[in-house]
Amino acid sequence: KKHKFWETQPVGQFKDLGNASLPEGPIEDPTPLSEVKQEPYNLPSPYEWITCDIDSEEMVNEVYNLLTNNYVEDDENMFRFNYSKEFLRWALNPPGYFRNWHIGVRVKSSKKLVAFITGVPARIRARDHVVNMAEINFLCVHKKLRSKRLAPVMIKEVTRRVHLENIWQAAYTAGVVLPTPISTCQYWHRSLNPKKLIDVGFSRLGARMTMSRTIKLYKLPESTVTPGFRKMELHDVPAVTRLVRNYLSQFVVAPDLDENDVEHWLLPKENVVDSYLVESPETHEITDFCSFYTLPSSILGNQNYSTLKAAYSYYNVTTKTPLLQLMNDALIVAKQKDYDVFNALDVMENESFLKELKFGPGDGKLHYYLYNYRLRQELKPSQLGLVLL
Ligand SMILES: COc1cccc(CC(=N)NC(=O)c2cccnc2OC2CCNCC2)c1
Repeated sequence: KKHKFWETQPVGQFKDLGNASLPEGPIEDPTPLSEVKQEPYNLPSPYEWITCDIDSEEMVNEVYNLLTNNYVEDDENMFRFNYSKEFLRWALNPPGYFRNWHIGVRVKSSKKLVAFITGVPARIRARDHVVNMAEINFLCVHKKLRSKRLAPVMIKEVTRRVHLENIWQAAYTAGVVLPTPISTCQYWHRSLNPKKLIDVGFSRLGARMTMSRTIKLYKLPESTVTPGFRKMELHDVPAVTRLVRNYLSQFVVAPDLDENDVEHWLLPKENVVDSYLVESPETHEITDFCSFYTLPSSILGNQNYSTLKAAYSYYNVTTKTPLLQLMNDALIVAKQKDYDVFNALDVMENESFLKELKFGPGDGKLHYYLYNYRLRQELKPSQLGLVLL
């Protein structure tokens, strides 16, 4: 039976689709904290829960190795996400994080880490309600332990630990359709190193196209074109916060970022997140902002290459520079930094530049979900202002 687990959870159910009488907002009310299950859920006997202290070198190595060998692959099993250790520490330690929301499952006898799931706190606005939520990510079960029904109990356990912090909603994404997406987004790729992408099978040579013609098609200028384009620095946090908050207010669902959040999520961090802004040469006003995060993929089974260096479009804001021009500068910087491909979802205003900047559609969709929060109808990707890692 499909979705046996999800039909027991406070999420939009397929049978409720189109039922406009159901109110928008929380599906279930909070439970009194005293009534939240105090002890962890039971795991099958060979396994035990562990809290993963991602700041410990040994633990981040175990988490890194589990994900590197067992996390999400593309539909053709040619690539697997290869989050770096510094990326994981960044992604899991935002302001106000809870260490016990970084949950591992290990084998009692061997102490081997065999599964992982995480939550981080986030203030997310849905229309005009700012809600304290958990962003759930990195659900991973070792390949050898699939279909042992570990995922449902891991989801229940992270939900229980989130409830204990008096948080009752969550946001997550998945490549699969579950009850019920709040939006379904298409992903797009912009080749930066077409020769390597074709060699590893990520892209195919277009019909009636030669390799040299393809390399020429994707060629970019050596340097950015926007006057005043520069890396973001610590002293820019207040101005970037104003710019991003104002821009995100137009979307139905978006993070409610304050200066602490902006300092953590949007300040450049080597090999993790890159962010640039446009400071008007005349007025020194910060008028535009763009950012991308670094998520390489392991290339499974290619003689010449082992890693695909990929940039993922993060938050981009324009108030003066045309978005097309700003994103082209982002592509130029990514190429300068030797990325092979620049990925983007069709969220926010991304659709306005994807085709013109020579992005091609990916072969899959990314579905967005809210836990215990109903929206009156599914959102178009252009109504979504949330990018998860
Ligand atoms: C190229 O290597 C891949 C390795 C694993 C999976 C995929 C396809 C895929 N599933 N891509 C995405 O989910 C994706 C495509 C464009 C932008 N963001 C994305 O996902 C982000 C956000 C959700 N968590 C993973 C990273 C590609």
